[in-house]
Formats: sequence, structure tokens, C-alpha cells
Amino acid sequence: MNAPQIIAPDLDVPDTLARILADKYEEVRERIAATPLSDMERQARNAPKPRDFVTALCHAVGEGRVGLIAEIKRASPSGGLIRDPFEPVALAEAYCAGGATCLSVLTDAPYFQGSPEHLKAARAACDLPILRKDFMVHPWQVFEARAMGADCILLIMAAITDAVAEELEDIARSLDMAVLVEVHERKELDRALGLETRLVGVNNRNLRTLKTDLATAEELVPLIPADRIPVAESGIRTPEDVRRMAAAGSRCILVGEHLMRQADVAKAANDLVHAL
Ligand SMILES: O=C(O)c1ccccc1NCC(=O)[C@H](O)[C@H](O)COP(=O)(O)O
Repeated sequence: MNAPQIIAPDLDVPDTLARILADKYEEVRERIAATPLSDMERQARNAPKPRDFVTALCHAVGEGRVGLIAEIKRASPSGGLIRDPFEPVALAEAYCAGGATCLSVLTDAPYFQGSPEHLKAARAACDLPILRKDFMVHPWQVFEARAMGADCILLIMAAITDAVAEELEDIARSLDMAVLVEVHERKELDRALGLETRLVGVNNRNLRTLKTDLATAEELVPLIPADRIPVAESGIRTPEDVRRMAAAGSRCILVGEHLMRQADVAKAANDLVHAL
């Protein structure tokens, strides 16, 4: 793999994210040495057809429901080990029974104890469209995402340059995958709106402190143009939080840790879905 420029010189990347990206870059380098890009692209293009992530969310919101992207997340830098034992098939089934619109599955191993196997198992267990939750820095990972069955990828504007974001988005579109572009502040939102995707996530987690504050979505969601679909991410726990996000303009939410910490995951998901 050539050394691609994955961090723009003028991007001020917080320490935790910088560490994650350095490890990710190394991981991708090793993975490409084992499976060349052309092989991974072939696997991606031969994978079963993607499920329509954007339509699923539009449908939920159009019917006056919450568009819940329910996350399968074993551990995180901020939360440590969140769920143990951890059973992706049972979790996918519970989310489906609880009325989730889509799933998000962490595939990053070092920081989230995720795995492509979790995504494959979740996809086989339900019909919901699935987001591959990982740190995407190279085209190879987009092909890998499709090959493992993902229907949507995440692009974190704090982690990549505009040029890389555009390249990864183009590849995803060529594979009929959706793209959720994620922002944490105004500057990133302005850059994100240069992409084609309609799905614009506002992450309430401050990447420097790793703390969440729903005020971030309250500040940024109203700035998202009406032709896009806002998604409020992180730190959402209660029906009241869902109503706050909806009042700010986002009826689509991405929720992980709160749901993962519940004994009855289906009921907890259902409580959020019926918050409005
Ligand atoms: O969750 C973390 O600790 C974290 C740390 C550094 C970068 C990203 C991180 N989380 C990724 C996410 O965006 C969340 O998994 C997702 O939005 C769900 O958030 P939550 O409901 O608070 O688990």
C-alpha cells in the first residue's frame, strides 16, 4: 500500500482519535499485504445486494416514528467493557424485535472489541440494514465492508481529508452502499455538506474529553439543510433525550452504550422508538 495522506495537515486530531487512526493505518497496511485491493474489490462486487439504509430511515421518519440505528458495541475507550457476555445474534434479534430501523455494528477490534464476524452474524440474524462502525481511512476498507455484508459505511470528518472522504464516498456509491458522514463541530459540518450523502450524523461525543453533551446536536442539527437526513449520535439514553433530539430536528438517532447495558435490550430499544 502506498502511504496515503489520511490526516490533513490542518486537521487538529484529538489524541485518542490520533492513536486509533495510527493503529488503523497499520492494521489496513497489514491486511492489504494479505489480501490485495483488487481481490477485496472482487469480493465486494460479488457480495449479496445491499439493503437500503437510507430508505429504511426515511420510511420510519415518514411514518412519524423514530429512526433508531441500534448499535452492537462490546466495549469502548470511554465505557471500557460494556457488555459481557456478548452475543451479536441475540442482540440483533432483540433490536429487531424492539423496533430498531437499522443496526450499527462495531468492527474495530483494538478499541471496541468488535469484529467483522459480529457484523456477519448480525446480518444473518435479521433483515435490517447494517452500518459498519469503524474508522475508514482507505478504499480497501470500503470494499471489505461490502464484502462482509455492510450496507452503509461511516465517514468521520475529524479523521480524514475532504479528498479521502470524497474518494471513499465514490467507492461506496459505486457499490450501492449508503454513507453516514459524521461531524462534531461547525467546521466539520461545512466540509461534510460538500459530500453527496444525505445522511449527516452529529456526534455528541467530544473527542478530546470523550464525554457526551446533547447540546452539540442541538447546536448543529438546525444548521443541516432540509434535503439532508440528520442523525443524532452518542449519549442518548432516555425517551426525554430522544424528544430533545427530535426538537432539535433529528428524528433519527444512533444509540449504543445505553442499550448495551440493559438486561432487556428489546424493551429498552422499544422505549426509545416510542418516545415521540
Ligand atoms: O464510544 C467511545 O468511547 C468512542 C471513543 C472514541 C471515538 C468514538 C467513540 N464512539 C463511537 C461512537 O460514535 C458511538 O459508538 C456511537 O455514536 C454510539 O454512542 P453511545 O450511544 O454513546 O454508545
